[in-house]
Amino acid sequence: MQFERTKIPDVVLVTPQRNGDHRGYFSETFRSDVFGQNIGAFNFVQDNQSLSVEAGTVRGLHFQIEPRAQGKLVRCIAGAILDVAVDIRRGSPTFGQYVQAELTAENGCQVWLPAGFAHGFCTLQPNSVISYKVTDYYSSDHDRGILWNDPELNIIWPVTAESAVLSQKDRMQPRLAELETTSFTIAGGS
Ligand SMILES: Cc1cn([C@H]2C[C@H](O)[C@@H](COP(=O)(O)OP(=O)(O)O[C@H]3O[C@H](C)C(=O)[C@H](O)[C@H]3O)O2)c(=O)[nH]c1=O
Repeated sequence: MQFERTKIPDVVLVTPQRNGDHRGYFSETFRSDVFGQNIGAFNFVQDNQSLSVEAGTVRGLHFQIEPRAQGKLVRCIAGAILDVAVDIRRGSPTFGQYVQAELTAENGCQVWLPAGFAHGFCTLQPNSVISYKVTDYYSSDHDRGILWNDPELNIIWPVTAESAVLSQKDRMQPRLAELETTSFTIAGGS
C-alpha cells in the first residue's frame, strides 16, 4: 500500500497493491495497522456507498460541523470521479485551498481527508460508485455544505453550472465566505 501526501499534507493519496493473476486481482483495500502507521489511528465507524448514474454528477461540497466532524477515506469502485477536498480549518495556512485527485475503479486510488475538509466529487463516467469510510456517524443536524462552484474557491471542475447534475440542496449551498460569518465551529484548525 502506497501513501502520498498531497500539496495539503493532511490530505493523503492511498494506493493499495493489487495481486493479479489469470482470474483478475486481489487487493487489501484497507488495513488498520498500515493506515495507523502511515496516517494515524482513526476509528472508522460507518461505511457509505453512493451510485451516480450520470457522468457530470456533482455531489458536494459537504462536511459535518463539530462535534460530529468526519474524516473520510474515499474510493471509487465503479467508473471514475474527480474527487475534491477543500481545507476549511480555521487558522490553517491552506484555508480555502483544495486538492483534486482522479479516483477510478481502474487505478484503485483512495483519498484520505481528515475532519476540517469539505468533500465533493464530479463523476467522469456514468454509473460511478464511490465507497467511503467515515470517522463519525452521519448527523443531519451537523450536515453542512459549501457551493460546489464558489468563485472564491476557484475549483476547476469538468462541468459547468449548466451541465452539472446536482441535488436541489447542492444548488443552494452557501459560499465559504458566508459560512465564515456563521457562529458554528467548522472543524479542526487552531
Ligand atoms: C451522507 C449521508 C446521507 N444519508 C441520507 C440523507 C439523504 O436522505 C440521502 C442522500 O443524502 P445526500 O444528498 O447528503 O447524499 P450525498 O449528496 O451523496 O452526500 C454525500 O456526498 C459528499 C460527497 C460527502 O462527502 C458526504 O459523505 C455526503 O454529504 O442519504 C444517510 O442516511 N447517511 C449519510 O451518511
